[in-house]
Amino acid sequence: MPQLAFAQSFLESYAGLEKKVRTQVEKAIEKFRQLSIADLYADKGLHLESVNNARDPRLRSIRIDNFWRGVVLAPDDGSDVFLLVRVVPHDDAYTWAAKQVYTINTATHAVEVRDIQAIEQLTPPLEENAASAPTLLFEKHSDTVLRGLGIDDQVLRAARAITEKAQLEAFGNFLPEDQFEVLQFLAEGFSPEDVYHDLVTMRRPVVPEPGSGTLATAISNSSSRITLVTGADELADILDKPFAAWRVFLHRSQRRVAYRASYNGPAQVTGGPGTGKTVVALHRVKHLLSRSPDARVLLTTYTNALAGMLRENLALLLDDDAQLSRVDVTTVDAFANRVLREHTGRTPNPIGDLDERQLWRKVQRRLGLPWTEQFLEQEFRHVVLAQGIETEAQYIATVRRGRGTALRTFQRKQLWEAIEAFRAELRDLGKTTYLLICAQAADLLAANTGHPYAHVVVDEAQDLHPTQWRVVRAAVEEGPDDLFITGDPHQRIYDSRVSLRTLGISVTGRSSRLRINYRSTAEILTWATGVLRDTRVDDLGGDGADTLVGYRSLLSGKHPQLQGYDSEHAEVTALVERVREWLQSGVLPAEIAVCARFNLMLDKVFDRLKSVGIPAVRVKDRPGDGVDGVRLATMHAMKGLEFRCVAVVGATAGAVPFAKEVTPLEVDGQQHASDMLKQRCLLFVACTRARERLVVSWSGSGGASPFLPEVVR
Ligand SMILES: Nc1ncnc2c1ncn2[C@@H]1O[C@H](COP(=O)(O)OP(=O)(O)OP(=O)(O)O)[C@@H](O)[C@H]1O
Repeated sequence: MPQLAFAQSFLESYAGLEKKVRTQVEKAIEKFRQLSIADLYADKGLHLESVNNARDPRLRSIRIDNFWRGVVLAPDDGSDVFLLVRVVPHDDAYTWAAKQVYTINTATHAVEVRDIQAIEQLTPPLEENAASAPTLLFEKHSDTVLRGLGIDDQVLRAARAITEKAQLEAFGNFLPEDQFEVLQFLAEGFSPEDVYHDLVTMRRPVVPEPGSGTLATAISNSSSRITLVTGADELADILDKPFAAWRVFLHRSQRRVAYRASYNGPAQVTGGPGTGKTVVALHRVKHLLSRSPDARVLLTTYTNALAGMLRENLALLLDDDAQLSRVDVTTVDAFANRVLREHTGRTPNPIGDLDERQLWRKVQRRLGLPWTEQFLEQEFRHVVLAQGIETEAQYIATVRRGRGTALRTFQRKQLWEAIEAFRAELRDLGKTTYLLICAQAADLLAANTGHPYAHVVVDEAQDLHPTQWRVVRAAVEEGPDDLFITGDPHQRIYDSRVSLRTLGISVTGRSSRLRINYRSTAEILTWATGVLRDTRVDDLGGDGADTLVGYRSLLSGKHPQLQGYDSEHAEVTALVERVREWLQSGVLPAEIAVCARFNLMLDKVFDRLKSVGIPAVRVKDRPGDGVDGVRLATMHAMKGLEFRCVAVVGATAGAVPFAKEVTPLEVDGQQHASDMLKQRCLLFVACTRARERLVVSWSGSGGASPFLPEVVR
């Protein structure tokens, strides 16, 4: 019986197909798996035929339906593993197959593919240009060294004509995968020994298998790009969740940043929602663990829910318990809390945001201050804590970055009095705040020699406060691979403004951006990106602007649906109908999320769903994967999650932006602008959680949120 292996390129094309085409693909695969090799070639339905003009005679097409074809690499060496490489419209299948050649890498022994036509066409003009170039990119490496790293004759000739990194990048998509990666590492200045260790030794099977050299063995050596499916369950699982393929596969741009041998200091990866930043962070942890046998790693993020998800996913990615035991996955706050407990023997007792606001009110009233409690709290958070200010003199002298109201010296003295009063109140209550715990933990870590971790990986970095960054900075010694940071400034939904550089975290020259969204359809993505139109978003480091230019999805589907209703009752009735339709079309309850700005609205949705027998659970109760029920979440709780179908309800002008959370323009212009942006980002985060279907609704006379694109007002 023939075996079938799936290339990453197949899963990428399959994930973007419509349901009915996917069903046809599944049928074709099923048939393939049941036939003997002789029957396979004879079968009229599958129509396994060679491709006219193919440069690689092993490339065949199979019929999926009248329009779609699968492209298969068929063995011609007596082995029995067929490789399904993609599913494309029939014309594209033939044009594509006519240019591609599959080969086996001489160093990694893995299967690679190249666009031979492009390489042949591009090499001569490159050579012409190289003849007069002052330097060549790979001139310091001999042919022997390059060959030893798996570079073959054709790629060697092309490599010898490349003069700079940008040329290599432009050429990269045509080159065989492993060879391109070797060249990228060399171009970045890694030594051939490092490259051999990280790219060849790590991947190559230790003992060559009997019969090595066959396509079947090469396929089994290509686990970063090809998956070999043995059982029907495994197949169903992969076809059901092609997205879960990230556990095995990474896109080139992701692999390059996650498995780069080493960074000479803090590194940063940004990208819009769904570009795989979390996936990259997890793979980076895997890489760091495999590079050093006893290093401890901290994988950290903003909320407990996100830390929980990271923990679960890391366990799926690492199949080695010993490695897993060297990683702590926790929020920065929880880590800071632990540091305090370990160093002082006392367990800190923090108060929540509401209690903190009340305490500020008390101080404001007692001292008869002319500022609101909100202003006092923000001053403490954005100036005093953010800058680590400890004395009145420092506060009087400081530049209050990000604050839009000027304060004279006598006012600063008044404010300092309020800050001391606030601290005294906390002391009397035997309480503290989360940020004060972080400030103390950072001081303790900085004062002690020895650092708890060799590497720290931070996910969802955009929301960390400068005080939390101080903890992160102090947890690891400055040096190569100290910090690996992933985040998206467009998803900043908490009020944190940071200049990483001033906190001793410089990512200059070690920053990359991911551009392909693997989660949402292009229709959802384009529409959701409109929520942030005409805004300027500070980059992660806080010293420039970030952009979503080039951000795109490879998937396509239905346009988001936008609908206003006369009453909330009518809106919720329509929502229940919509959820019912999704369920009837085969979507599972746990694959659907209903999201609102406030819990009050979610309570109403919960009751109505329950009354018609549709199970529902609240995300804040952290239901596990196995728990049935439509997920209900506030916009804040949607961060980091994803669902096949998302309904955003109550998107009214009064809820987004929510006036109570926006500082009035006349009180502080800068804070007003920053609060408004935060409200936009919140809506953006909620809408970008949807993979296939997104509906956004509102009701009442106030109308739709002004941030919603394409709504006729
Ligand atoms: N190389 C890949 N191949 C297939 N699927 C992928 C790949 N990389 C990521 N994905 C999938 O894309 C989705 C988004 O990934 P992930 O959550 O890591 O993105 P993110 O950038 O962290 O998103 P966000 O910022 O919105 O939280 C997940 O379902 C993930 O499994």
